[in-house]
Amino acid sequence: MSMPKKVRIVEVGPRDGLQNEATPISADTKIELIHKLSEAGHCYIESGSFVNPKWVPQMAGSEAVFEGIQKKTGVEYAALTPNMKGYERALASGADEVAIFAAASEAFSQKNTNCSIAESMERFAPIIEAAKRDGLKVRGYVSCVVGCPYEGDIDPEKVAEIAEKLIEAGCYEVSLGDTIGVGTPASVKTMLNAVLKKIPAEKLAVHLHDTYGQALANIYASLELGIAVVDSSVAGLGGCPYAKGASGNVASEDVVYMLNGLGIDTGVNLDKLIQAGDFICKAIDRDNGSKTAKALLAKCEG
Ligand SMILES: CC(C)(COP(=O)([O-])OP(=O)([O-])OC[C@H]1O[C@@H](n2cnc3c(N)ncnc32)[C@H](O)[C@@H]1OP(=O)([O-])[O-])[C@@H](O)C(=O)NCCC(=O)NCCSC(=O)C[C@@](C)(O)CC(=O)[O-]
Repeated sequence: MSMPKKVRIVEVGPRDGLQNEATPISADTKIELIHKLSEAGHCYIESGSFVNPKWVPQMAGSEAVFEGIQKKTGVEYAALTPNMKGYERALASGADEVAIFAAASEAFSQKNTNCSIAESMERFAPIIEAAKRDGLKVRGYVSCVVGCPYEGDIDPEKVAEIAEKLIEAGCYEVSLGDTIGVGTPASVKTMLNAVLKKIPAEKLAVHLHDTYGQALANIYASLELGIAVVDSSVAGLGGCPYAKGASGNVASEDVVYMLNGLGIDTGVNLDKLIQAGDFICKAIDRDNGSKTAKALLAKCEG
């Protein structure tokens, strides 16, 4: 399998990156971040989530965020929707596409969505049906594809089974989430090889948290298996509220720097992306989690 020549980056910073921040962030700040990300060339921005606001208070204002976005042609502004209530909110707010999220671990499914894996699939069916009717695409997530904070190691066959169910249900793509970042190139490849027996690489994405510093190596391993969609978060923002200690997603700047070096096209301008990351880190008083951004910002200042 040859490395892809092009990679689509799914920017999850405004959603996955910010959902765990304890201090409320204004809709205006989130909107400005989204505008800067689109100016940097991102063509897919997960801009918020329509979940129970008691569970994730930081995402409570997602209506205001979607309503304030000045949409750029060619950019998909997506929202996470756990159930029909979330879907209706996303539709009313003008989201271009929705994402449903399942887990490969029963314990994580309960903690994250208050239901079993099978029940979560039942909840997704009407969302997919409604989205088809409304002309919205549906992306699927599987969390805990390598390890779970409650159950430990996860069987790759289980991941393949859940991912296949999401594709059969109507998702156009499934993003495989190493929620707690425990994977290494070996375990990620083992997991991907199990999934690839059931789903072609064109329908898969990787969503890798950098908790153990393995994310870039794991992305490289995924590229070697033909995966050409990578989720990442500007400035490495993030963590999952139901996965204690999970650090952010891999930083978008680090991914773009690596892909530029490999001669793989992303359509993203690294300098503008770094400015977007610097903006949000200053706005929420947070350390920048991208090594590339830190190095290049220091070079500019020096
Ligand atoms: C799934 C539920 C909703 C079940 O939550 P529940 O409490 O079991 O829901 P319920 O159906 O029993 O309803 C309880 C109340 O919540 C309301 N409610 C119910 N749904 C909604 C909604 N959509 N929007 C607004 N309100 C809602 C509902 O109307 C009701 O209100 P009340 O009658 O008490 O006034 C909840 O567990 C939930 O919101 N979970 C989401 C948690 C979350 O957002 N986690 C982070 C995202 S996943 C992630 O980060 C991983 C990922 C994707 O990035 C990949 C990776 O890294 O692995």
